[in-house]
Amino acid sequence: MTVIDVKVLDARMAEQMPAYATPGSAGLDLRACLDAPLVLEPGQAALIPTGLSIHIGDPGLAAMLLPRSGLGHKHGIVLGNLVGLIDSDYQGPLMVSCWNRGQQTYTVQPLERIAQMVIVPVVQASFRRVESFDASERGTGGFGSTGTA
Ligand SMILES: O=c1ccn([C@H]2C[C@H](O)[C@@H](COP(=O)(O)OP(=O)(O)OP(=O)(O)O)O2)c(=O)[nH]1
Ligand SMILES: [Mg+2]
Repeated sequence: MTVIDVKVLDARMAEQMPAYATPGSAGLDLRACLDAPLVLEPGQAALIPTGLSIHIGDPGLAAMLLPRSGLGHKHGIVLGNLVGLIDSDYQGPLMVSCWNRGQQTYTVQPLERIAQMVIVPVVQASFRRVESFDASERGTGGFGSTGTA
């Protein structure tokens, strides 16, 4: 298993280190490191600390922050940036932008699980300038060019 360095920025999180809920889980739930409940009115977003920082260290890896499906579907609580991308060289506090895209007020509780983090492989590319591409089956077709059926 890949090992990633983590710093506990808030002592409460020492008991809440990222962990896979089941052996087959892809995501690690992240918690709201709040001192008091945080009210999110419809349309409102807030940057919520997780009380942790990670240093992935390997440019061949990154972390992506994604909504939890229950919060997103039932309560409209998703991410203000839609998806968070954590660079392998980032060492600052891990933050979650929580956005209430729903119609009802939602209150985030201290230590509530608000998002999930997935560690993903990354390919860094360099770019070689050319004047034409080798032919492909798709060519320049896109944006629905293959139809719907
Ligand atoms: O949901 C997020 C998204 C990003 N980050 C941190 C880690 C990431 O490596 C850094 C920069 O993120 P990004 O590149 O997406 O933001 P930016 O607006 O381009 O900022 P920068 O100019 O610092 O790259 O912010 C978080 O803590 N949470
Ligand atoms: Mg950036």
